Amino acid sequence: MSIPTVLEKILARKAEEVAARRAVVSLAEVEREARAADAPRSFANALIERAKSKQPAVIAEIKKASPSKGVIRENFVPAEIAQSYQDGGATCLSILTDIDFFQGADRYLQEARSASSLPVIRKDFMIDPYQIVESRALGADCVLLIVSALTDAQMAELAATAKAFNLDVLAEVHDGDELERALNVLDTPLIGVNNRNLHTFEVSLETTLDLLPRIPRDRMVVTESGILNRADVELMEISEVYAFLVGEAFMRAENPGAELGRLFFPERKRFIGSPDVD
Ligand SMILES: O=P(O)(O)OC[C@@H](O)[C@@H](O)c1c[nH]c2ccccc12
Repeated sequence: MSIPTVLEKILARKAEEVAARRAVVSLAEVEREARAADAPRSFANALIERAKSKQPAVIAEIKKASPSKGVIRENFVPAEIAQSYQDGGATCLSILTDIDFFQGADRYLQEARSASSLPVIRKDFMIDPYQIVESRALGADCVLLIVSALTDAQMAELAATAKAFNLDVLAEVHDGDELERALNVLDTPLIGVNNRNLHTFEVSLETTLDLLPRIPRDRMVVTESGILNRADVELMEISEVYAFLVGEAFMRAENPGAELGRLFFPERKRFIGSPDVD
């Protein structure tokens, strides 16, 4: 047997985690909570509307740590970061909830969403419809489906559950085969191209540029990971990619929202109402 990749380790642990959660709170109970949750905010539409005006549509990520980088941010207060992102011009928020590999938590999502009016995506490794329903119960407006982690049948089942609970879907791909599968199986308008290979953690922005010609015009490309400076942003904008998912570059800055402004809206000199979070 070959050595498991990082993604394979995460998925094996995730199956255990979901089984343990289901033993504590039944699917029927989570479904009741999901139906009672705060109404969903439109994640996909917010991005599409912003990008139509050729303005960067930024999904700003709240991430304490990652398997490749260790702890990224010590001063980690999700509610403050969420407000800072909103002031800095973010369109949506992404919150890592995976515990064991990203030091995330469900409550970080709840805290961030309560502190802002932006739509949020739950960033986790979805393998079971239970997690989709649970995401809505937590207040999420969108879920991530990582194509390399799923079979076509799993993708279809998770997407159907998302639709039943009014959640948007961001389909994440890393190569041409995954893109084909996503386009065939999922009708979501949001196609995320992860510039990071989740098996090896190598990052290359060429991943987005290479796949771009193969993505139909009626889908919206979200370039994910490894966007660190103005040159990276400009490279995407000249290629007519207007939607971005960015974590580390903001998380390492003292004031994450101000950094968002510097990276994506350099023509604005200052952000009114963006207090320091530190
Ligand atoms: O911190 P970065 O390089 O800006 O990347 C953000 C985001 O794209 C990354 O966290 C991510 C993309 N897809 C994922 C899937 C699972 C966990 C994390 C991710």
